[in-house]
This record gives sequence, C-alpha cells and structure tokens, in this order.
Amino acid sequence: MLDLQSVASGYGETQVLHGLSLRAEQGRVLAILGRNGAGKSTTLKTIMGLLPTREGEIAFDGQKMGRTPYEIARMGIAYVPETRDIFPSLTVRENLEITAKRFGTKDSDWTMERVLDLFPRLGERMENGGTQLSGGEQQMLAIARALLMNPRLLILDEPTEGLAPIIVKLIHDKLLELKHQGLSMILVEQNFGFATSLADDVVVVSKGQAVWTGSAEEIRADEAAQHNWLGV
Ligand SMILES: Nc1ncnc2c1ncn2[C@@H]1O[C@H](COP(=O)(O)OP(=O)(O)OP(=O)(O)O)[C@@H](O)[C@H]1O
Repeated sequence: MLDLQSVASGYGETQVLHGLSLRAEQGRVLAILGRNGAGKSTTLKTIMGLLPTREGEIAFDGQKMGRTPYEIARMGIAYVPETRDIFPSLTVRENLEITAKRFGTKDSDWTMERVLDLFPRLGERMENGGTQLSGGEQQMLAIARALLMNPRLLILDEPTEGLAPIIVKLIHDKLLELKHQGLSMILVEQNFGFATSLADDVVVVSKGQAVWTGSAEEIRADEAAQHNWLGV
C-alpha cells in the first residue's frame, strides 16, 4: 500500500534518513520502532510531505506520492503528529466540524456520530476548548479528527506519549477496534508492549536506515534484536 524506496531526507544540512526502505501493507498495522533520534518521526514527516524527499521514492497504492501535505491527505493518508496539533482556541465541536466539512462527503464512512460512538468522552466535552482538555482527551480528539478525513491509511506518531496507563489502555483498545474494522495503520511508538500488541509487522530504524524487518510476534520473541536495536 505504502512503499518507501531508499529514501533520504533531513533538516537543512543535517541528513537524517540514509536510504530508508519500508512497506506498509493494506489492512495491516506496521510499527516503526527504534531508539531516540533514530529517525522515526522524520520518516513520518517525510511521508506526509512536511519534509522533502531528497532521494528515493515514496509510492501510495503504486502511485507516486503527492508533494504537499494537502495533496497527500487527499490521497487518503491521515496523520496524527506527536504534538497532536488540535486547534487550542476552538472547541471540540469546532475542531471536528472543520475537518468534517473540509474532507467529508455525503458518502463518508466516518461521520461525527461515528467518531463520537468511538470516543463517547469527546461527546461530553463538545463545548470545551482545546486547552481545557486532558492529554488523553486531546489525543482522542486528534485521532477523531484524523478519522473524519476518511483515511485509507492512518499514521500515528507516539500516540501514548505523556498519557496515564489507564488512558494508554483506552487508546490501545480503540486502535485495536479500528484495526479489526480493517483500517491500515502505521505507528511510531516508544512503548514496546503497546506497539507490538497492536502491530502485525515491525520495522526497526537505526541511524536513518531499516535494520530489522519482521512480524510483531518475531520481535517479541527475539531478545537479541530488542537488546541490539531498542535497548529493551
Ligand atoms: N527540526 C529539526 N531540525 C534539525 N534536526 C532535527 C529536527 N528534528 C529532529 N532532528 C534530528 O533528527 C534526528 C532524528 O530525529 P527524529 O525525531 O526523527 O527521531 P525519532 O526516531 O523520532 O526519535 P524520538 O523518539 O527522540 O523522537 C535527531 O538527531 C534529531 O536531533
């Protein structure tokens, strides 16, 4: 579904990705793991067109990837950044409505009603401003907004960062529900247990390259790989 072939990317004079290749398959969850600074977030930013691809190719369903974040979103890829990026001065309702209006159609799979069924907590907070939400509620809102874009591929950067264990469990269960509904996902995550219990496939990134590829089951059983590449 999504293919990165020998991708190079970075910030100004700092090159971070050095010929990174990976593949995310339709209907499956891919976890991108690696130590701090390995280039995981940079990989997602490059996929989303927030950083230019300096070398190599990115293709989505066999088509060359769009260049701007807007074109990429229109191709059916939604991205929840580490910073969550909700509009803090708008209410939950306004945050959701803006996205629904911009990306929804009359045949959209994801409606306001359906995202509020998935996250009833947001339904109770509709008139609250973005800044009044807890970290967990902000993450729910960020995911709900991404779903209203009706994506074929949902990309999440560290969805559990800074969240209490009970909220981590809730987010886990919601993402599992989405996986069971057939949504394809790519997940960058520091929490090894969280990532490998959701993912089907795993790629480990180190110094901007893919150094280990296999199934979630395989990496859970491979203590040497965990030790070498993740410091688990
Ligand atoms: N805006 C930036 N400008 C310059 N260098 C950056 C920028 N953002 C990240 N980097 C550098 O790029 C490298 C990879 O960062 P990246 O955020 O992709 O790592 P990561 O694998 O996601 O790890 P982390 O879990 O720490 O976010 C790091 O050395 C980082 O310092």
